[in-house]
Amino acid sequence: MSSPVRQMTHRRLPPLPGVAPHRRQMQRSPASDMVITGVTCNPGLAPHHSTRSVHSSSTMYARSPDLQPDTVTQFLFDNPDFLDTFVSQHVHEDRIRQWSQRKHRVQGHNAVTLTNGDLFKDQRSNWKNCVQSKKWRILQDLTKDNTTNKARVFTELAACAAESVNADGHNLYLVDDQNQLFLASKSSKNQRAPSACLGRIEPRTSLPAYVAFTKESVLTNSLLGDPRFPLGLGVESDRGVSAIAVPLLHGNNAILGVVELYRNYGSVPFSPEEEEVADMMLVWADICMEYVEMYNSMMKQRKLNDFLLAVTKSIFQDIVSMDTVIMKIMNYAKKLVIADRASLFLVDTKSSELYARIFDTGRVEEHIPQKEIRFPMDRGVAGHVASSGEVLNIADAYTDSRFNRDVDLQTGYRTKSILCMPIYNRGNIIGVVQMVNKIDGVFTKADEESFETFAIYCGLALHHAKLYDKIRRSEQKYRVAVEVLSYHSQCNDEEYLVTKQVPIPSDIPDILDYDYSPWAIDNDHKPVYVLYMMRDIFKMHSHKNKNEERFDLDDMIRFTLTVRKNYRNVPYHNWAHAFSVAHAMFTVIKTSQHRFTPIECLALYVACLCHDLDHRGKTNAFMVKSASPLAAIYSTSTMEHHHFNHTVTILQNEGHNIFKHLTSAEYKQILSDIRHCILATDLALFFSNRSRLQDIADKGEFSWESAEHRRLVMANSMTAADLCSMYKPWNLQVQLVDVIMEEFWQQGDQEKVKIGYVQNPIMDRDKVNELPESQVGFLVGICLPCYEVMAQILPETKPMVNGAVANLKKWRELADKEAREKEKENEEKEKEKQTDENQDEVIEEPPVKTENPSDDVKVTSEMTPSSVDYAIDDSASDTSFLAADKPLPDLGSDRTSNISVPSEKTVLSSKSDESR
Ligand SMILES: Nc1nc2c(ncn2[C@@H]2O[C@@H]3COP(=O)(O)O[C@H]3[C@H]2O)c(=O)[nH]1
Repeated sequence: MSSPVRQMTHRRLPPLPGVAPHRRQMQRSPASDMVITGVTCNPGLAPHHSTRSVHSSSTMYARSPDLQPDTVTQFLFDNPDFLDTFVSQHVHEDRIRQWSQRKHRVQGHNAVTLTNGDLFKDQRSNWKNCVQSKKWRILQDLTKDNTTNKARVFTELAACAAESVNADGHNLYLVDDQNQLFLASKSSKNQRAPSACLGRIEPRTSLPAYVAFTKESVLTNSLLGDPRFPLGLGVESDRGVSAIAVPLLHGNNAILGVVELYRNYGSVPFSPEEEEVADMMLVWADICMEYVEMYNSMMKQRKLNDFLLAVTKSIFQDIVSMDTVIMKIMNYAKKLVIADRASLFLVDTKSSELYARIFDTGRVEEHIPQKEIRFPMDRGVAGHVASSGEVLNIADAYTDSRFNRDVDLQTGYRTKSILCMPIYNRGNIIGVVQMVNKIDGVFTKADEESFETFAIYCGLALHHAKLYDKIRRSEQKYRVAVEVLSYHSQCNDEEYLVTKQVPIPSDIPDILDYDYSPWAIDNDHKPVYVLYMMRDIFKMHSHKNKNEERFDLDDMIRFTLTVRKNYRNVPYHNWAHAFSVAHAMFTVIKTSQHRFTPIECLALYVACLCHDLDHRGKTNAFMVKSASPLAAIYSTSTMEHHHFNHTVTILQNEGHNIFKHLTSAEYKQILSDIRHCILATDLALFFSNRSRLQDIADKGEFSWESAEHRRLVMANSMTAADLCSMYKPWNLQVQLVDVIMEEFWQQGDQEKVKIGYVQNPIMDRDKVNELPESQVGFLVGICLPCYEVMAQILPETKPMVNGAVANLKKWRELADKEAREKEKENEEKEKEKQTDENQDEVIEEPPVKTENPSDDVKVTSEMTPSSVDYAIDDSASDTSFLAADKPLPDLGSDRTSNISVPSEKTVLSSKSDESR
């Protein structure tokens, strides 16, 4: 089958009628001297054909003499489908693109005669074409990529700009680090670049240098004659005649480069509108680039943050030792800047040396502590950094005089690039981290920046590791101290054997009397009495069915003896006091049988025995005021918390766990009860407990079925037992008051020395006269309310009320006597004063200056030591029962007594012998 072209040659087609050639401007190309026009000047050609078409058609015509151009033209007009098919089948798409570009250009030339609106429509379509073009998409992809090379993006931008204004060629110049312009890309191979570098940015040289200098875009249509840039285009071009040059500016107005667009001879020169389009496009491109940069730097920062977070987590989550932290730092640092080796030297301030216990040999298995490397702080790059604090980024270590070659000589490793940074902690250089040999090239500014942030984390991590090492050391020291102390604070074998040989009596007469004097028992015998009572209480607890004895005598002996040993040698809060309180509780438990559960009985008794363990003879207020470490641990109920903790410590000693036969639930319960009971001995808590219990009792709502009620009774029982001396017969009471006053006064004496005054007047030995009045207050305000509510719930404890009432009566008598004496004294003083005034009426006495703040405090009945405690504690205290609505117990009419407290000093449980 013959081809359509061949068929076509056999048909003579008449020329198209009425198609006149349309003359347009014409220019001569100096390069080819070929006539090119916007449209054909050949009358034989159809409109819109250029002479280039004529030329090629003529060539075709020359090969086929029968075939006339107008015949072909006519044929094509008549058979447009043929043209379509031919083009799609036989013409390469590059050729089609060239046609299209040429056609655009022809239209662009025509635009000279068009209106502005038409022109912008036209430019817009160029712009649109450009945006839709492949190039623009490449540009988008480039800017999305955060590893974007700026030069590549600008190259694409320049190409886009060139396309949008139909430039014949374009060049991109960028500014280098030395602020010199260099050719980054060019569009035409015909150009000759004199050198890659154009030189300084200055006027009166080349067009791009001028634009870079002025930072203003330029449109010129007489490129060679312009005095502003006599050298013309930056790259020699023998054809460029019309040019637009647009600066590429950073947000801070710094020049980044210049895009140069030009048209050759024979092309229509650029118009101002086209300059505007190119300028506009590149301005937007600048902004876009800036955002891309911002985005990229944000992404970089984010990556760094993620990295640092991973470092922090890894380092801080498992600080095992300084060495592991250093190894982690080194590994992470290498990853961060992609270095081959890393080393971390610590500063030894004492010897002014740098040292490293871990050295990176490049082999993982050797990345462990080795023989320490040490050198003076003024040696090598690391030394320079450690002593100057300067960051060093050295591209070639062997050309740097500060570099110390010794290590390379020893190891055989060749150092090239070094990045070395100081590590600070609280403003002091504590070490130096050194990165050696960047895997790919040299360390960059970006490496320096991220490494600088990393170094801050290193400082923190090292500081923590150091602290951690210190803590671990002091923990070990603490363990040694505890070991030593626990040895000495536990009963020894000898003490144990002595006690074990003493038989536990089967019965102790009168032990359940409320008047019984536990102080009368010799201190050495007290442990056996404890064993007696404990065994009794444990028996209550034995499993009836299994008949299992849960009382372990050996543990019980050791526990009791160790408890005794852990009471201090203080006048009142000593072992004798603990024993008396335990005995008082035993009386309550036994006389009010079966009200408390066996576990509660055991808890109450053991709590009493331990309730003042390691008491220092000082109140909570004193502990807080004197900033004792205990007060720092427990801000409220300071001593009581300590007593409980000490109880648990003793129980945990080997051979001391008297509760070992209890089930775990019982064990948990008893420890919770003991804690509750010991804390309840803080009088600051007593007030609210007691008032709640009183309320329940008064309303007749008390129930042994209620766990809350039981706990309140247990708490109140603890205070009742703790204050047992207050219901003991008068002779015992005064002796015990004597002892407690001695302890108070010792505290007062210390306060006088330490703070210059006594916080609580009752602790001032100079105010002994106020004692009876204060005892009245203590009995009325605390003891009696406590015993009364006890008796309401457990009537068997009524003897406590009776004993306290009897003692109150005696104290009242003494207080009254004291008051009368004071009154008499005042009267005499008044008389003397009157006499003096009569003698010398004019002289006025100056007011007496008080010695300290407490002198101004009026001593009231509620000023007990405990009230001071709870005044400092912020726990709620209810002293309402001190008010007149509560009738005072009937004291009878006999108010006479000759007892004078100080003269009755028969110290029962005093000083050294009593504390044991
Ligand atoms: N005023 C006064 N206070 C006492 C007397 N006996 C005990 N106390 C206080 O009551 C407190 C009860 O708890 P603590 O044993 O800790 O300390 C006790 C003393 O502070 C006393 O006879 N007179």
